[in-house]
Formats: sequence, structure tokens, C-alpha cells
Amino acid sequence: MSTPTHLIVGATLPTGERADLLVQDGRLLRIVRGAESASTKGAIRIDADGLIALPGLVDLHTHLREPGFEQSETVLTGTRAAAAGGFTAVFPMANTLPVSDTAGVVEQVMTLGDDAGYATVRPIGAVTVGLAGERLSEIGAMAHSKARVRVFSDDGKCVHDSLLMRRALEYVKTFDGVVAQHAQDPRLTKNAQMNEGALSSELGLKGWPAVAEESIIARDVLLAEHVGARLHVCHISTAGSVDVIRWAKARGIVVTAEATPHHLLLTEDLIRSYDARYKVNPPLRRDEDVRALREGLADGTIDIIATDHAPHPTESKEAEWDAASFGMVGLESALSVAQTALVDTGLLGWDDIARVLSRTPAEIGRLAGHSHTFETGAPANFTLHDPSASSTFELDRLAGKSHNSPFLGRTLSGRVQHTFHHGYPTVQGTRVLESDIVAASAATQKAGTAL
Ligand SMILES: NC(=O)N[C@@H](CC(=O)O)C(=O)O
Ligand SMILES: [Zn+2]
Ligand SMILES: [Zn+2]
Repeated sequence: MSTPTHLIVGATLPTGERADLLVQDGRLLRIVRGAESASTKGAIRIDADGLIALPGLVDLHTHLREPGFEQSETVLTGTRAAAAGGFTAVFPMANTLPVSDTAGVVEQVMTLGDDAGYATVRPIGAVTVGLAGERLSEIGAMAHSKARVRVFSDDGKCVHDSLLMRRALEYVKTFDGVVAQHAQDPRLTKNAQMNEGALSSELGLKGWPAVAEESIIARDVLLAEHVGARLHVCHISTAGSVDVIRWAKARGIVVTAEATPHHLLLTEDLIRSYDARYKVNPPLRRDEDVRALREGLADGTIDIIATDHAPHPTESKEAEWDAASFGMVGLESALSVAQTALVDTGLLGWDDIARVLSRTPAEIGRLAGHSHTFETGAPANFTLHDPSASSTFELDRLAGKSHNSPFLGRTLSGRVQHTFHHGYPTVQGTRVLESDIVAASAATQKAGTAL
């Protein structure tokens, strides 16, 4: 048995051309408009008039919470949220329990992803044992495991010890890996609750200075240059960080950087409400920072958008500001936020969106066997997005387990209509397919590939 053939009629590719896409046996056969061959007989037709076809989105920074925090999210529910948002691959962060610092844990997470079938799951390994910042984890064993880990991060915690950071860079260099740093000086941010500035003084909340982020990035790009290894900087949030990365790139340093959707749209003044949905690490910053991040994406200083999808249960967000958890969910809203902040404002076109949300994150994470172009014969990973739908972002858009989205109640542009992972649908007409259907498609697809 194989997955049914789909014919997508009249989709607009990121480059602007229109095409009919034939999806058969997990692969994409691109055909020109109107030239329906015999092979399309019996195919399920999808009218894609007005829809943009984007290569399956790739999130280099996702918290799936399993193992250990299944009350917030699981690999299944998190990848369901991913599919809803148009993603076909995610890189889950290592701050699980046990921490993803051994080959055993990363392989377990990957297998859970394969079985669920909503998206390709490529775990990130911890840089240090237990994220404790003291000893390097078994980086080599994770890299050479079945999970073929290429991205290492202590996200949530900064690798603060400069000697450990140097050693980690030296180690990942041997297999073309990358260290993804959560750039935050722990001494400068102890007990910090929001961006440091006039507003933090006014609200009486302990501030988080921009220099805590910028000084670590400056140190790390110089270490990366010295070692000759790849460095990736997670969720940069300040105008100064954009300047440091711009300087490093001009100097020829191999560094990449990400910005989150929320840092591209929201600012610190939302915190006046004391609504902990706006509490996040790094914190929401000022207008001028949002502008600098958008410009950084437009001029290529910032390479990618990554969601930092950080699910938390309602209880830990309904607490008082100081006691509430840091983090926001973001997979389901990412593409709509990107459209609102970057496409509608004329800063990026759809091909740039395909680059920053699919091609480049795949390249940074060395994601193999998961094509991000519309080439004949490529694995069919793509999403069909309706850019004309502008609507209030409501609870029904959330497909994961947690509901801590800062975008609920906001008007956002565009909506994902269909997502295909390895040739089978995971989202159909905005509806995320049931997990047993998706798992069965994944199993069928896998059996087909093995033959
Ligand atoms: N972003 C957050 O505010 N929280 C993340 C950790 C992180 O990305 O630093 C989490 O794991 O909850
Ligand atoms: Zn982080
Ligand atoms: Zn994170």
C-alpha cells in the first residue's frame, strides 16, 4: 500500500511562478500548469489558487519537553503544533529531564518523532552534562549515534565558561557541527525579569541589560574565529547584538544568528499588563530593537527565524510575574507573524521567507534527506499558505498541549491551509489530521522507502 497521489493545482511558488504539483510516493513531481498526464488520474486534487507553496518550514529552536515535562508538551503534541504552523522539521532543545546529553536520550526523542509522523525530529544535544556548565557532555557519541546530532546547545543556560566554550567549538568542528549559544551573561542577569531600562524601573522589576547578551556574542564570535568552528547565536533580541553579528560577518567569521517571531513584533510595553504570557527569555525589548532585528533579517545579518516554541502549563503562567515561567509557544503562529512583520511591511518577499524559515535553518542544522526546494524527485515536504486570510489569532489555531501564546486576540496575516510531510498530508484545509492517521501514513511511507 502506498500513500495516495495528490495533485495540487495552481500553487504560487516562492519565486512567483505558478505550477501544479504532483505528489506521488512521497516525492514531488513538478508539472506545468494544465499539462495533466495520465499519472494524475485518481489523484486527490487540491485547488491552490491564491495559495503560496513554501518548502516545509524548519525550526532550529523548539522545546518539545519530552522526556520529563509531558504536562507541557510531548514530541507528538509539539510536532502536531509544528505541522499546524507549516513546519515539516524541528530541532528540539536539550532541556528535557533527563537532559538530552547522551546518545540514548537523543535517539529516544528522534524515534518518538518518527513514530508520530507529523515532522522530522532532529534532536539538539546538550553541550555540558546536565546543562550544568561544568563538563562537556558526550558530544561525539551523540554526533555518531543514529540521531546524527549536529547542533549542540545548553539553551536556557549560557555556556559561560570561556574555556568550555572553546573546547565545545573545537569538538563540534571535527564533524562539522555547530554550537548554538543562549547568549546571556548569568552574572549580569541574575533574577532579571524584563528588559532593563526606564520601564523596568517604573514597574519595579529587575532589569536585564542588553550588554548581558551582546558581551557574550562578542566573546563567542572571537572564540569561533580563533577555533575556526561554526557558531550559531540563539534568539538575538537587541540592536547591539545585530551590530556585533554584522561586524563579525564583515570580518569573515562563520557565525549565524536567529530571531524569534515574538521579538519581531512585540515590545516591552506589553508588560505593563503584568500578563505573564509576555514573560520570555530573552525579554521583549524596545521599538528600536524590533526595527533593528527586522533590518537585520532584511540585510542578511540575521540568517533565520526560529520559534523558541516554549510551552508551559496554564498554572505556571497564571502566577505572579516574578514567579511565572519564561517562554511562549510559537510554532502555530510563526508564519503568520513573519508575514505580518516582514512581508506585509515590504522587507522580505516569499522567497526570502522560504530562505529564513526553511532553507537556511536546514543548512545550519545539516538536515539531510529533507529537501527544501521544489525540485522534481525531491521528498515532498511543503506547506500551502493563504496570504490573503487576515484574522484574529484564536485558541483554535493552537495544536500543541500548552496555550501560552502572546498572539491570542491579535490580528495576524495569512494562514496555513495544507502541510505535507514526506508526501502525506498532516494538515488539510487548516485541520490538523488525527494522530493515528498521520502515524499510519508515516509507517506506510517508511515501509515504502525501505523496499
Ligand atoms: N525562551 C524561554 O523563555 N524559555 C525557554 C528556554 C530558552 O529558550 O531560553 C524554555 O525552555 O522555557
Ligand atoms: Zn534560550
Ligand atoms: Zn529556547
